[in-house]
Amino acid sequence: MCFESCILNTSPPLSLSLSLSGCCSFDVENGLAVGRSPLDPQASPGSGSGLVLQANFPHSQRRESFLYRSDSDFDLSPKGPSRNSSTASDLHTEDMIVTPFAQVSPLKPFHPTFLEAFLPFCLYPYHNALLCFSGTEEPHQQLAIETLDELDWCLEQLETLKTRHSVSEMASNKFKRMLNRELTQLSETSRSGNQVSEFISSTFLEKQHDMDIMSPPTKEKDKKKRPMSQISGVKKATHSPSLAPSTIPRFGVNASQEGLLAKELEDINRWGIDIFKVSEYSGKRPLTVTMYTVFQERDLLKSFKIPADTFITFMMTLEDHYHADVAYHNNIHAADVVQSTHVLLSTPALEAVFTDLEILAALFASAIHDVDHPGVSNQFLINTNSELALMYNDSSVLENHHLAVGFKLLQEDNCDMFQNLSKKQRQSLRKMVIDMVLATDMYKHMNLLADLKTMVETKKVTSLGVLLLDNYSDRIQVLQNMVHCADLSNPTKPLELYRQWTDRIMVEFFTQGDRERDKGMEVSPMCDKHNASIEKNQVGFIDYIVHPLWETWADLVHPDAQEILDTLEDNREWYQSMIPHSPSPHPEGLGEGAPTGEASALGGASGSISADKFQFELTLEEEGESDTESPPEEEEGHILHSSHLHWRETDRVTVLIEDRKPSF
Ligand SMILES: Nc1ncnc2c1ncn2[C@@H]1O[C@H](COP(=O)(O)O)[C@@H](O)[C@H]1O
Ligand SMILES: [Mg+2]
Ligand SMILES: [Zn+2]
Ligand SMILES: [Zn+2]
Repeated sequence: MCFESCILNTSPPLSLSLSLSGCCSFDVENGLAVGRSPLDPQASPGSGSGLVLQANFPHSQRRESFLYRSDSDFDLSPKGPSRNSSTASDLHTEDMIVTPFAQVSPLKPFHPTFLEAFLPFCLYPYHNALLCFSGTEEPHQQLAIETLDELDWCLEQLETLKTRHSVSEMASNKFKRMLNRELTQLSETSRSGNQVSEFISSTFLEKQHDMDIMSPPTKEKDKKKRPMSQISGVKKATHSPSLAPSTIPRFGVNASQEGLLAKELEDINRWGIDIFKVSEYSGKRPLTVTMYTVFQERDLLKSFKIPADTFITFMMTLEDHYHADVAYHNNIHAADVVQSTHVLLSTPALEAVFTDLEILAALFASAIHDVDHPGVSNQFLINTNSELALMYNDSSVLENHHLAVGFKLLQEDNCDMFQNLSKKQRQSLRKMVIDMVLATDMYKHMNLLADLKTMVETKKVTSLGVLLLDNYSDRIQVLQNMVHCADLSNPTKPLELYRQWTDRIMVEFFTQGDRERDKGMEVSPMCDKHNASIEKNQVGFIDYIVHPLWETWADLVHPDAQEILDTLEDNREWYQSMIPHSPSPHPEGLGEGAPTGEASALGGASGSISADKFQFELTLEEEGESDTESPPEEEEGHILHSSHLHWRETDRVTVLIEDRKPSF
């Protein structure tokens, strides 16, 4: 049976479209896909003052992420396999709802309505009576009885669903389980597949707490040297606290190449501004000039009575607290996230949705979200018993630190850009900023995504056609996801920019890997410069993390983000095409048993380190500084003088990699 596209119109203020079919099997916490509700043609945003529960799922021609695959081990239907017996054509895969709450939540209010409207021969009061005739009934009666059973089952599930588990937990558990299954398969394909799988699960899935995991013994020198009485990393201010308002340059700083900078900043409202050029032309002040330009564009200095000199002093101080010697998590990344958030805030589907205070909070959160990042992961900080991990009890260590530093810097001389906000505004802004920056902890990725997906599948739109977000929880959820999307946006940018980000993150990962090796620790996934599958990792990163996230964001703001999805797909294809398919000569340096035909670190086994492949100059320096105390180690047939990888930004010139013979 298949009651397809049964459109129900309740009287205003609420209308809803509901598809029930024989193939409609309900997921509840275990997550069996059901038919998505088709758009109710009579429930257009303009048709009345009411809200529309809008199931708007536009991407039927687009390749869908793994979230739309079957969660097969958990595909439990209320009555066993017969409910799944419909043909593939009944499955409406393009209209699939995948989050448990969205699957059952719209049913409850419509149970009686459905019966009245569509089964007049089977009005609700006769339900029980009909059941008594189940041996002799006409086909339509049989149909009615089965349908009632289904509805009853759904309602039962709905009750338990609401009481036993939080909606968000159910969806995220389902997605985590599905991702785990994907990663298990990936890890079985090859050694590099295993490496990519390890990277994804160690970065984006919270570790299961395994009680017998031992942390490495604390070395004397690692031990806490001073009480944690203050926030570490806050340096003495280097900027004149008294920038005269009249002397503020056009972009807030004395730009080295103001004309060129002006040209670049014309793209401030566009996805894909060349933030590296903004950095270069501003004399390495991308964060300050980007924030200043965005704040002027949005008139935020006026709206919140922020003195321009205070704003600039704060921004330069903040920018100075990003580490210039960290390849990825530096001021350029912060500027990139600010500019990306700025563009996402202007998406038409969110027009006039957020208040100026929320916009201020989102931009400020983006600006501070990685400040004082040391270039190593939370797990590294935990494994090395760092002071930061002690301070924050191993949870969201870096994100807590970024927040603490960001807010602390407001207290420096002439840095309090929020001085003219009311107490209530300050409190509210602080709460939002904390919620947003903590949500940039990648361990929270699946929870965020699951909530966003549930929101999309139960999406409410106002009569004006924009999203209806009528409570703090929904509003902050969209803002958290927005900043998270901006943070994970480099694969959606023009390829030339994306490749630079990939190069940078790999340099940072390898630097961490070197430190881990030096300390005798296990090298983290994707951090071993001698054995990393860069291209394959980008494909995995897109397939399992970036695409599912952006696909969901694109559904939320449909059709605003279609171009972004197109670029993402193109970039994924590019990296896919860069994975070598035929066995290439054994990359020198990879020991026996090394995967053949796998891309290796620094583009090695891809067959070339092309002139523009790596845009840093990588040098290995002799020991003599900082924390590299271990003796020279024998590595891959040559001596590595226990050293660390240094990088220096260059003008996109050829890479110089000492200590590493080109592997082509
Ligand atoms: N292009 C990338 N390849 C691999 N991993 C990436 C890439 N871009 C970002 N990432 C990961 O995501 C987090 C982003 O969060 P932050 O707040 O910026 O740290 C980053 O650490 C990488 O693990
Ligand atoms: Mg971060
Ligand atoms: Zn970041
Ligand atoms: Zn070496």
